[in-house]
Amino acid sequence: MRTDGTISIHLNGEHRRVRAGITLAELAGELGLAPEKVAVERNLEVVPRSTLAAVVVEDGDELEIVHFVGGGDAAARDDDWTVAGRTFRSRLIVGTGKYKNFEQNAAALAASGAEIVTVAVRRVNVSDPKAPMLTDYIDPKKVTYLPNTAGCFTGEEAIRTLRLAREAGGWDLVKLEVLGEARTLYPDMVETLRATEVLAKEGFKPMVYCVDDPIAAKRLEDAGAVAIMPLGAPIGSGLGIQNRVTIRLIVEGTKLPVLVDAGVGTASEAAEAMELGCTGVLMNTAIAEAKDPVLMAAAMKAGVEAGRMAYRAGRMGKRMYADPSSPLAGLI
Ligand SMILES: CC(=O)[C@@H](O)[C@H](O)COP(=O)(O)O
Repeated sequence: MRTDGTISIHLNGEHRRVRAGITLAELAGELGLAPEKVAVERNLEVVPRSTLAAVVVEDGDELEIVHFVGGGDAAARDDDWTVAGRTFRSRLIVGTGKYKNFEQNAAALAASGAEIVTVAVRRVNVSDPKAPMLTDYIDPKKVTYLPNTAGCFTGEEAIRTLRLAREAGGWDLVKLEVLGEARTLYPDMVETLRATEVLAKEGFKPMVYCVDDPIAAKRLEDAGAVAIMPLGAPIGSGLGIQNRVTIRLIVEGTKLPVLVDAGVGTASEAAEAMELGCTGVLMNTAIAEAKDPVLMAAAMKAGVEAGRMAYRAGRMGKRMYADPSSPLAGLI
């Protein structure tokens, strides 16, 4: 042990020497670290964070300091959202279809920062060990799988699909999607409502793909949906939000999380959904069919975050006429 008025520290794996005789909180300050973001081990003993201001480092001490970086600013950290009792930070949900391969899907997911992926139970292999499996690329322990009834055209089909999913993976948080016709892929709301009721009674927590209709949204809430997911435009169209007014009315009329699902084509449209007050956005095609899916995934992440911050910040009022940015009063 060296005793020359200095102490040895390992900071995020790098070795340094700093002066002794100061508290750990002061040391963090000298190193430019926020005390609430450091974990300290002193001579192989973990120092409780609540005592950093009281513990004085002594000549010859060996410190291991881990500084947690990232995680966004405090405002973003306080902005988690919850669905069916589960809390998430990312407000972007991404799909697992249309990618070149699972590697590209996993890379795009990482760039998107999404914590939930939808998985079309009838299309993606999650159970046959002989075929490539999504779970080898996207770890279900780290990312929430949201089984989706994509491709179901009756409520009965959707219910059976989700029962199977629960049997296979124990999932109860699910995405219900009952399509009315192949041409538009519009939801069949009669079937969707019926299936929502049945699933809720069976203990599922259905997040429900639906038309952009505030009354349908209320009916879904009464039927036991845990999230309302109105389309922005037809699935896979990339046309962007076609009806801002009805999306806003849905947001205003329900206590449930509202996530625009389908039709978003680019990052500004994801931001637009968030500026309307939506809780989040679900998308697949815009990322998977971009020339560079990983870059687009990062753009979507930024779009969702920017839109959310703008919504929280509160948009300025619109004026009919110009209003000078520098005061004109008192000009000579
Ligand atoms: C992935 C998913 O769950 C779907 O609801 C849908 O595919 C999303 O629509 P886009 O592909 O238009 O984003």
